[in-house]
Amino acid sequence: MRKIPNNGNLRMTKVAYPLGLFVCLFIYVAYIKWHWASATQAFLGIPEVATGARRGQQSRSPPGTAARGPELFYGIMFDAGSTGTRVHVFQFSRQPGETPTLTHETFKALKPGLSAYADDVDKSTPGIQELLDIAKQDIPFDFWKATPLVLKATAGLRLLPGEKAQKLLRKVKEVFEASPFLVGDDCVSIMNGTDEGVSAWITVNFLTGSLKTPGRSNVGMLDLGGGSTQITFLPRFEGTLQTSPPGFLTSLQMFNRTYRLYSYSYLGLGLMSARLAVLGGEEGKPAEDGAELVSPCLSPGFRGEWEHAEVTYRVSGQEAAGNLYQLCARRVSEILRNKVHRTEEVKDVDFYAFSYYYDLAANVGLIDAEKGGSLVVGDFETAAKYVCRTAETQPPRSPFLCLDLTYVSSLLQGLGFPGDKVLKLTRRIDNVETSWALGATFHYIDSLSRQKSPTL
Ligand SMILES: O=c1[nH]cnc2c1ncn2[C@@H]1O[C@H](COP(=O)(O)OP(=O)(O)O)[C@@H](O)[C@H]1O
Ligand SMILES: [Ca+2]
Repeated sequence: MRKIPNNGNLRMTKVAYPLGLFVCLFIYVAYIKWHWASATQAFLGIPEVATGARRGQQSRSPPGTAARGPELFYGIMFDAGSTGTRVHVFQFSRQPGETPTLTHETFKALKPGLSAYADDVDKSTPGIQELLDIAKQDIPFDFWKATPLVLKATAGLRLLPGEKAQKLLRKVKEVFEASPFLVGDDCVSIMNGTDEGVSAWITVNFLTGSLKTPGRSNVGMLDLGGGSTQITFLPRFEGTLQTSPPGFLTSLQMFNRTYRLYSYSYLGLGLMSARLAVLGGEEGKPAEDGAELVSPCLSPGFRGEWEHAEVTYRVSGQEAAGNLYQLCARRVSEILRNKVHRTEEVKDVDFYAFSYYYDLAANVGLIDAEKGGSLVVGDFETAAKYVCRTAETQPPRSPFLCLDLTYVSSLLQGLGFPGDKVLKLTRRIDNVETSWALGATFHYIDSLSRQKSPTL
């Protein structure tokens, strides 16, 4: 059979070559354009998505040289917690005359806490320096000298003898003063417990939008640290204001509004300090002659060591204990007796819980370890009963889990939370750490703007 020449194919080939060439050229040009854009973005350090705002049209002029449009500025807050030190580098944007918007946060944490260096303060320097380097990498050079640098210490330093704490703070201040950032005379301090609770309340209400949108319902916050624990909410009932003891109510001025908050920080009731109290030990003091701390909250027959605030304690479970949960709950209630104030109103307020509330819930699978989630307060008791029950017969993977869960469950009940009360557990909202650090930074900026223009 004779082959018929395929003119159609020939014509197709004639068209396909230039078309292919054109497509290749188009892809090449598009690639170069995209690559250039992302390289510029990486060079300038502008992330795609920012909290509360996109960064597209912001001016990045260094302070003092800003033209029109939003002004960028930074703040560095060190959180010297009892179990670790963390740096938060915040980037803000502000339209002239408006309240600032958080556009980005960089966060890094180190262990142990500053108080671990109480007897050798020079050893605290490398960690602080490492965190300062994070801030230097994150903030453009031109902004360094206008960026305030602040460290606030919480329970770890509050629990140290005064002179030891001051020595540590002086050392950190030396390191800060040698940095290129803006440091004031009070750049390093121990924060009081109420400020800690109020600042965390500002953070969570800012991130959930209720501070910027009046009328949007606000939320309460629960923070369980290693050394202290805080509860803060905005009471709606007159009865709460009338029945709260002195020292539990505080006034906050923020974004042109005044809030009367219920806020309290319980020093010594953070999870690690509570563990020590439940075990029968004393803060900063090794047991005499290395004696063992015997506890009804540990698995019978368990023997081990536990390090807390630079002291190693020998710990063991009681022999032939019986119902571990009941025995442990009795011991925990002795520790908490008359220590916490109960408020009825907490059952009517939405609460966010952070820190060890989150870690513990994630540890026993009550929430997703990455995403967080919600639970009811009674879930802690259910988990405690299950974990303690299992520990009666077999050594648990984590020896303190029965104690910790029993403690958290009793603490929440003591504060007035019923078993069916839903709590939201979160580590980050909109990619920002739910810690007091943002609130404290915001409060600082807000107070500066009030000083500049009292009528704002
Ligand atoms: O910024 C943060 N992001 C996430 N978790 C934090 C942050 N700050 C503290 N935590 C958590 O807090 C707990 C330890 O509390 P911390 O060391 O701050 O004690 P303190 O508040 O009693 O001084 C840990 O569960 C730790 O993961
Ligand atoms: Ca803390």
